[in-house]
Amino acid sequence: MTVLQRIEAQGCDCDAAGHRAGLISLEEALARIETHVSPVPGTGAVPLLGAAGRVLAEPVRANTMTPPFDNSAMDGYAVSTAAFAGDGPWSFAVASRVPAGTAPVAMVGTSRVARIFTGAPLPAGADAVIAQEAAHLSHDRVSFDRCPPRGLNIRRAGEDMMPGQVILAPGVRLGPREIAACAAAGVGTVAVRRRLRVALLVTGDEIACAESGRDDAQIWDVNTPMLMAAMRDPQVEVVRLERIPDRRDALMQGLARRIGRVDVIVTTGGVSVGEEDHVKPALRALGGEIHFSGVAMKPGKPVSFGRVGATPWLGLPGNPLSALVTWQLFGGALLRRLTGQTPPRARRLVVTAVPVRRRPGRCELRPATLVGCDALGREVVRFGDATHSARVGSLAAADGLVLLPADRDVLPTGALVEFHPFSNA
Ligand SMILES: Nc1nc2c(c(=O)[nH]1)N[C@H]1C(S)=C(S)[C@@H](COP(=O)(O)OP(=O)(O)OC[C@H]3O[C@@H](n4cnc5c(N)ncnc54)[C@H](O)[C@@H]3O)O[C@H]1N2
Ligand code: MOO
Repeated sequence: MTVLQRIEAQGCDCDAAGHRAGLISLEEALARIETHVSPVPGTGAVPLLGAAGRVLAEPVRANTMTPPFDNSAMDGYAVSTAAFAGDGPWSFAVASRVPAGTAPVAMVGTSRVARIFTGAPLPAGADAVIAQEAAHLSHDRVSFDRCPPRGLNIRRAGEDMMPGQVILAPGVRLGPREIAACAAAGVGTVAVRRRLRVALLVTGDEIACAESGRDDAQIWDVNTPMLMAAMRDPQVEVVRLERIPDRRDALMQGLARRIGRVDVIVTTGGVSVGEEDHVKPALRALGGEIHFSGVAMKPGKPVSFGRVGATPWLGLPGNPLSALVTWQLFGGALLRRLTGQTPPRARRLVVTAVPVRRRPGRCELRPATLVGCDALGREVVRFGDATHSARVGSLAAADGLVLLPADRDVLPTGALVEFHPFSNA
């Protein structure tokens, strides 16, 4: 018999139907970010060595053929297959030597072959390379038992890329694989989107940092160091980090100072419904607009998005896990949109390790750990039996977030669920 996990173990009551009113779906929230944000103007050329993590602004084309010349794929002997007439074995003079990085000096032909090394240019007349393991060497002669097929162990010029060929499209984020393609194509400089300027405003009278100590009713500030770490990205420059008290005037000043000076303002805390939650009132008082406030998700329900002046604003909830999850989902989508980055490819699906029973209505993003593969080779995840948005103690053991759909109350063992790996895990 299968035992289902208990419903919402020790959870809060913020799922109650009345509290769900006015929430939009995760998909709708992401679509609104897409609609209201455009890529920032401004590009620059950066050397390939400093391009990791940047987003391409223009296509990259191959400068040369890759490989640039026919070359050997093995250490061995460059031969002409036409020289293998009649029955073997066949014996030849080793007439020249071609290490990688040197130009061949002699042709190969009916009576002569060349000693050649992996990556070395093929001498004229050669149309195959026989690996040295298949050769019998005696003084300056070499013999072979088998006639090689034409093209054996040869990497042809241009077989990987041709000059002018588009190898990467604009919007691609440059990782090691993309940079490898640029390097192989002879591209030393790439045109990238400029870095995004981000202001991070952390609200809360109750937060204190470890360096300065805390009063009895204060808690340690988790969001500042956590989000600074999450925003550590070659495409992002946090130009302003500020802790702001829970006062509307202070928030208005903090927001107003950043309008038009940064590409995005991110706040944490103060976006829920209490009278101590001043971020949205401050934004409205500055003439800002709120595109959404409240998403049917857990954690992160109060997450909000809008603009102040023309500057996009993302309001992350104060609970640390909520802030991290909403930064990963909405912050990630916002940064991708602002940099014109192409959306991530296929969703990654994994299967649940145990059955789950939960209250439907909000989708849930639970920290989850990959624990191996099942008999069908599918990745299996394990996660806690409830979402606790203020807890981060065991977060380091998680590999990412598992998305439990809003409309599902029961998921059997082996249910397919979406997995979002932590980007800088
Ligand atoms: N009556 C209701 N109350 C709450 C609701 C609701 O729907 N109705 N939603 C709850 C949910 S869900 C969340 S999430 C929080 C979000 O609230 P805020 O975004 O306004 O955040 P705060 O109230 O400022 O803080 C919430 C929580 O997080 C702690 N916090 C804040 N900043 C930090 C920080 N930098 N480091 C560590 N911890 C932080 C703060 O002390 C609070 O405990 O609202 C619920 N309430
Ligand atoms: O459930 Mo809240 O949404 O604590 O983040």
